[in-house]
Amino acid sequence: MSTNTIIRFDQVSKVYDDKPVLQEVSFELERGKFYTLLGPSGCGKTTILRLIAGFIEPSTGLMEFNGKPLNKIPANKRQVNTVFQDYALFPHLNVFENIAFGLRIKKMKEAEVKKKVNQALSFVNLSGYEYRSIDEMSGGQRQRVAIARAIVNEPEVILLDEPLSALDLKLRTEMQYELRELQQRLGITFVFVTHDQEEALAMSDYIFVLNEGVIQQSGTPTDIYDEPINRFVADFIGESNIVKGTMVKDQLVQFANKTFDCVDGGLNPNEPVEVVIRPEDLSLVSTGKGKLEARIDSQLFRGVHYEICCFDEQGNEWLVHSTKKAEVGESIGLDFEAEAIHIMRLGETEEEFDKRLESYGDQQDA
Ligand SMILES: Nc1ncnc2c1ncn2[C@@H]1O[C@H](COP(=O)(O)OP(=O)(O)OP(=O)(O)O)[C@@H](O)[C@H]1O
Repeated sequence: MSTNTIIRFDQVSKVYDDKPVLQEVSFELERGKFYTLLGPSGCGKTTILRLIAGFIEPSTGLMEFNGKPLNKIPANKRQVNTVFQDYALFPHLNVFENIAFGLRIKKMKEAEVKKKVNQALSFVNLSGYEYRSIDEMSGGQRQRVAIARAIVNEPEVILLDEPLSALDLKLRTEMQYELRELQQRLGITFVFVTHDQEEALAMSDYIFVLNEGVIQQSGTPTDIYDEPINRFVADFIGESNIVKGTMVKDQLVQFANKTFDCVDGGLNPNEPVEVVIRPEDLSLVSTGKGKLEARIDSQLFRGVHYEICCFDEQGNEWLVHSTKKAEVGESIGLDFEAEAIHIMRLGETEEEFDKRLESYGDQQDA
């Protein structure tokens, strides 16, 4: 365990009425980082937050906070504060009293309460709003009050459960910047829950992708985007072209009835695989000039690019992001680099994937 580890889960499971909702989840969270739990509805994201906060107990497994078993620390003594999706503000209290609530429970002296609330308000750019009622605050301002209420207690970890989901797209993007910047200024650990992959990629130092109570993959946003380990992650994070193929040998893969150089290895000769190429890694060229021949089926203008759908001669569908317009029905060539081809071994776990990458990398270096 690194000395910087603040929270550790070791094979933590949670079962409700015989239904496993978290299955042997293990991770370590470091101090001062922005972590995101990303996954579809019902995958267990909130369950992880509730376990950390102490609202529920695990069925099996070990949880530690600063190296101490978490179950020995009562919920109200944990150095953790939660920002809920609906903010859970008290409508009958003004902004100041909402933020001061936790401090008053601790029976802090009035002068100290004032100092801390004002500091928290200034952190979230709401100085001057202390005596407003909650009803007079906009969605984005309420969001900031909820964050101020969490930071005023100076927790070591803040848990945020889909805190931006009630905001419209523009405000949501603004708050993404604000939250990320606030986390960096405060230097405390944030554990942020979302089902929005773009939000996760934009904000996090590190992402855990969950599905059906299992961590599918964890890593930095670029790790996960560039090297998805399975179809679920590749589909969930960004748009992907996924086709069936065969790994002929290291750095040589066959798909769409052709053989291509690639950079992956460490698989068995002639092993069936799935091949991922991101739409932005494909380019449209003149027919005969690319690696695959295809015909344009449809296109949509998306503002920054055209999203073009085409089919190769084997009937595989390819989505291409292109700044150039194409003609529906036109024959074109599809081109891509060896580095754009990502190989996914069928049924490979994250642990197996990491081991393979490590031993293949060592072989390459030798
Ligand atoms: N108290 C409970 N009793 C029974 N089942 C529960 C309970 N709480 C959660 N679950 C189930 O556990 C699973 C995981 O729930 P959780 O709230 O962690 O998902 P989530 O990923 O946060 O989803 P969402 O994005 O919809 O909030 C779901 O199938 C949910 O129905």
